[in-house]
Amino acid sequence: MSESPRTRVAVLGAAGRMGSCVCDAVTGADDLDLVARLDVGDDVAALAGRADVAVDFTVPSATEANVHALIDAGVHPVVGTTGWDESARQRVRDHLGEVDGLGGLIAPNFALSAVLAMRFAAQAAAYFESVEIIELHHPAKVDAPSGTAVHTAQAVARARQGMPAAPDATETSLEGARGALVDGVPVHAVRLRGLVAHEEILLGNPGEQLTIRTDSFDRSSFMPGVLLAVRTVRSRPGLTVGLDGYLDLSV
Ligand SMILES: NC(=O)C1=CN([C@@H]2O[C@H](COP(=O)(O)OP(=O)(O)OC[C@H]3O[C@@H](n4cnc5c(N)ncnc54)[C@H](OP(=O)(O)O)[C@@H]3O)[C@@H](O)[C@H]2O)C=CC1
Ligand SMILES: O=C(O)C1=N[C@H](C(=O)O)C[C@H](O)C1
Repeated sequence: MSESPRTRVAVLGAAGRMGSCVCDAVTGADDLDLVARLDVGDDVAALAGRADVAVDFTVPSATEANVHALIDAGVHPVVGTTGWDESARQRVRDHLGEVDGLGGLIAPNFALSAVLAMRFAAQAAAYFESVEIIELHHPAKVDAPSGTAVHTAQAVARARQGMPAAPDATETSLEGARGALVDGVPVHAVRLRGLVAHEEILLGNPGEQLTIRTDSFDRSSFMPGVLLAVRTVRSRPGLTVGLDGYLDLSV
């Protein structure tokens, strides 16, 4: 069966902060049709034959089951929900591999500034003795550290393989004072009324510091990336992790 030139889009978590913005963004796009708004208790299997792509902004405890149900329904998943680890991603990779031509994206952050910040941090990480990450979010966020901070720390750690550990003379500290270690990289999480989504990567050398900072002041910052993913996922079979997989960031 040939694919429709228009893309039929379902949104999971449609009543949430992100899901409602995605519904508006899809409704406002000329080439996309919003065909379903799903929330807790709605049947993902019913999307079979009705939706081409489904965008999941739900909760970490629900997202993996949603994605497997979408794959079973032949719907391409675009996932912004956080909480994924490598074994969960591998299960999705394996499942997608069983369905010819089906693609999926799991992206911890759809804001271009955040995607670039993660890339720049990975590029810079091997050139500095010290690296620490501070993520700052609205207080309604249920997970810490943020998915973006975990993804950033993992990329930084990969880039620093074989390097000496960052200097740190701490002998005694209150639990949590030095943050959480993600692959050896300290990550500090702030929850503050008034914030949306922010991250700083601090890189230090003797006598100098590089600070890479991304600020999402509004959830509109995520929408161009979400729409790009919705328009791209059907042409990229298998699992892609990170929106940078759909961008050409080479210079
Ligand atoms: N990748 C990115 O760029 C971004 C990712 N995020 C991530 O997206 C996720 C959602 O964030 P946010 O919108 O702020 O959270 P919200 O809590 O505002 O929204 C989540 C929504 O999902 C619903 N929900 C819960 N379980 C299910 C389920 N099984 N099926 C369908 N819907 C369900 C919730 O319903 P109810 O309230 O009734 O439980 C709620 O409406 C988080 O993991 C967050 O970290 C956020 C911003 C950007
Ligand atoms: O919950 C949020 O708001 C956000 N979640 C994502 C994360 O955990 O990284 C993306 C962004 O930071 C906003």
